[in-house]
Amino acid sequence: MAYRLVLVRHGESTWNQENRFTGWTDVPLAAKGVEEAKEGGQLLREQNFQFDTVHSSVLKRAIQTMNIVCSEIDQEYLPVNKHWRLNERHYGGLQGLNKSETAALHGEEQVLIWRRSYDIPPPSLEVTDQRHPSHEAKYKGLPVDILPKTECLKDCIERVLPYWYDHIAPDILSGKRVLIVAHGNSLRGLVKHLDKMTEDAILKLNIPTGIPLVYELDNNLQPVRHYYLADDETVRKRIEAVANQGKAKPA
Ligand SMILES: O=C(O)[C@H](O)COP(=O)(O)O
Repeated sequence: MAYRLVLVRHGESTWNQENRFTGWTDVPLAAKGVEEAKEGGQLLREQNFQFDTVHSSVLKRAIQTMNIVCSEIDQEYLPVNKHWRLNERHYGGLQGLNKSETAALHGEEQVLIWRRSYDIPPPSLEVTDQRHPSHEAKYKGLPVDILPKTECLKDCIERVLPYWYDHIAPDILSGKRVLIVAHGNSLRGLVKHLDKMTEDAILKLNIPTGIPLVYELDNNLQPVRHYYLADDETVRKRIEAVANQGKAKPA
């Protein structure tokens, strides 16, 4: 192994708890999400993980998770890079809707297509819609046509990868030990890229909240192996909770 990279999905947010499509909506962590972030940090601390730099999205659920993790590992001094390209997939016109109610209305199959298909995006927003990112100060200065009105996973990967190639990969190759704190779908995109997963295989992949995912990489940044820093049962339960969000009646 030449390099080690750690990925953390933010802990549960208030809208995860309300089971709403969130996307780029900037909601905070729920109390449970704060606990998950602390546990994630403790798992890293127990195994003495050290980092040189951290990358996160510009959404507060990832930033709050990053701050908690850095505090738990006593590395609050780390340089932090926040970028919109690591944001969650934009959920378009679904943002704000309840996932179970949407499944009851349109069918679980349709919701699964919107949530997990590779190249079918949810309904698009108009630029005039207040949910369009151009209305938010944090995206000021970006051309309106680069900001998403909706995204399928393919679109999300296409905007994450320039950040991977321009910032994260050079950091790793220069010997920096990198931590990335981001979102279910921006991380699924990175994992698909790293593991060269097929479009079919990525459909079935759900990333659990708050559990560090460790990648060991060779000199060419090809994965040698990856593993979660938690026991299989904990990982399985958290993955199941994510998968169940799209059921008409969640378990
Ligand atoms: O944006 C959201 O609603 C979640 O963070 C990710 O949702 P998903 O698991 O339904 O894609």
